[in-house]
Amino acid sequence: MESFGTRLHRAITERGPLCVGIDPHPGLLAHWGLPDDVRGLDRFSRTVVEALGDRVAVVKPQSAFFERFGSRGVAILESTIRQLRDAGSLVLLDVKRGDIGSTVSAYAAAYLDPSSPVYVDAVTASPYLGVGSLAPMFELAAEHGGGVFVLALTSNPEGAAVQRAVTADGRTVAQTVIDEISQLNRGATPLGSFGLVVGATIGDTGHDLSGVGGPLLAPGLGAQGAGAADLRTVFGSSLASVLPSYSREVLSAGPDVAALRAAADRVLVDCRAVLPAR
Ligand SMILES: O=C(O)c1cc(=O)[nH]c(=O)n1[C@@H]1O[C@H](COP(=O)(O)O)[C@@H](O)[C@H]1O
Repeated sequence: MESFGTRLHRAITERGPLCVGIDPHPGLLAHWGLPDDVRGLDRFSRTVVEALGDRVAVVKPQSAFFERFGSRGVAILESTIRQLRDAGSLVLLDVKRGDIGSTVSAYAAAYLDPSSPVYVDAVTASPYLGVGSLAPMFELAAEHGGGVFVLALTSNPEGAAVQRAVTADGRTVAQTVIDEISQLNRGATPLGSFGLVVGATIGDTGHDLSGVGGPLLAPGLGAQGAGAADLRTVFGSSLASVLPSYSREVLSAGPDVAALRAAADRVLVDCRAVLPAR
């Protein structure tokens, strides 16, 4: 069975280095002329799949925007995941899960076991109960060809106080996360299955990402103020591993399918101008 890293590497080679989020904010539903209800949610998600599912390497549904409609919203998330898989994009579910290990096992079963209705290619995870507590996710991902993207240096200004705090051995909290994920990817070619989330908004923080060996998801582009050129400052010599991620910047071009495609094409061109050819 192919690893997530191998599948992601191929998707990026074939479709380009781009992740687009499905974040159906109430404001975006209104902007698209849709009601703020499950019908609007369904139409919004179907339109994004139609526009981008067959051309973008990774699509990242943000679970919160589906969960806010309860079980009917989750049913639409399940259906969106199936549609994306049929269209050929990899699905990264943004759920930022994290808990004690025995509970993380259940989260792993929910998202990374192929028999689950919300099975996806990869999930986002939070390491603040200790990177080791996420081990059941790493294990199930490795078993079934899945991936896990762990938060390291997030795009929001509040993250720095926790993530850049210095630990007893002199490394920042974020650097310890980076180093532990790097270990998991050791020897994986062409790309490891365990990624990190590093916001494009954070500037040059001096963290060493050179040994990660896995993908570096870069949110914060567009609506949060960062541009493709900022990737150079944030990632330096690790640019080749970056997967830029946009949500509102692309989604606000909808509901017209051609306009959504044009917006995705535009940000991909911007990113390709900065990232090394892959
Ligand atoms: O894990 C993420 O994707 C993520 C991490 C992070 O540090 N910052 C961040 O904005 N995100 C997510 O990325 C998306 C950003 O959306 P836009 O600001 O509209 O592009 C949201 O779904 C966020 O939850």
